Amino acid sequence: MSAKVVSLMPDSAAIPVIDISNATGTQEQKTVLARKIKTACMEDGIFYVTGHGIPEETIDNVFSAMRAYFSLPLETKMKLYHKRSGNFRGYGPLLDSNIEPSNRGDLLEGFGAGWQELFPDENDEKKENSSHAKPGANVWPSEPAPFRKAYLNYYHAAVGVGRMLYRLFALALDLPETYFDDKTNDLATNMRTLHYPPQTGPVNDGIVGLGAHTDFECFTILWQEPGIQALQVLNSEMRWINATPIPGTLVVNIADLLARWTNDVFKSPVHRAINRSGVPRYSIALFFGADSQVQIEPVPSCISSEQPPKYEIISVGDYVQKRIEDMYYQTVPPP
Ligand SMILES: O=C(O)CCC(=O)C(=O)O
Ligand SMILES: [Fe+2]
Repeated sequence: MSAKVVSLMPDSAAIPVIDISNATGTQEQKTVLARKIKTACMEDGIFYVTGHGIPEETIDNVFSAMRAYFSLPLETKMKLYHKRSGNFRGYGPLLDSNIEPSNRGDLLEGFGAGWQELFPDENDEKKENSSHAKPGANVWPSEPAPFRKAYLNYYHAAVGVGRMLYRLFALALDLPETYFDDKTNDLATNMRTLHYPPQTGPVNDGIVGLGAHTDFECFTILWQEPGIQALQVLNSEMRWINATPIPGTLVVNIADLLARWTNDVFKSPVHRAINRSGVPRYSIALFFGADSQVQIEPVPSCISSEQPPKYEIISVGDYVQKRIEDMYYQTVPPP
């Protein structure tokens, strides 16, 4: 892929910023919004959202909790090593993955968790185990004390944004607004808080923050620390563009399963993260999927005689399982 890349554009002007505060407004407002989203999804598959409604305090709290968590000693964090829990929940250390096979490793550490009720009740165990990817409950560090609460508060708020986006995607695809509702009871699969230490090594040493990849579920909501450039996206002209953080926004990128569901009308952009800012950089990625039994066949507005279906029908569960296995076995084995 890198052979085709022609240059790096200096700014993120090419990535649209979409205000979604009308997502629950009048039919006309929603139609206008859905049109903007459709254009963004068909072009590079990535956009910023403002007006998402997540309180600043919720973001500040998870940001300080994750900074405190990642500054703990490695051996403390490794007690919750995610490959021991077998479901991507828990801690992943630096260079634990290598998402771009031609590289030598990803210089990031992360902490992952799946859906969980904010206020546990007797049904909690069932709900915690409902994620389709790999069963299993979340694990939580005992310090810093507010970590779990801050993490889940943000998680729940971002899931609310994800539900709104699903409705807008439906409208953008000329489907009834609620089309995805009964297919996405289990929509939020995994959230990862991420820490990228500053990279000071030679530029071409095969180590980047997170190598070039596409996300494999339906879409991702990414919060990135303001003021620190790291995320880059390969646009439709095969140019790497900086997705510079814009305060108050979230980044939304389409992922492979929604691209497949739309017969590639929506694009799933290749992206990577490299932190050469000289200071640590933090981000939070929340991956949205669909219920495992849902069959992915192209939505009617995305097929025609000129645009026949490109992919065979597959269930969400089978697709995700395969992608996880491919990714999992590429990575470094547990110690
Ligand atoms: O940290 C970032 O900016 C990107 C994270 C990402 O792409 C991912 O976790 O899939
Ligand atoms: Fe990604």
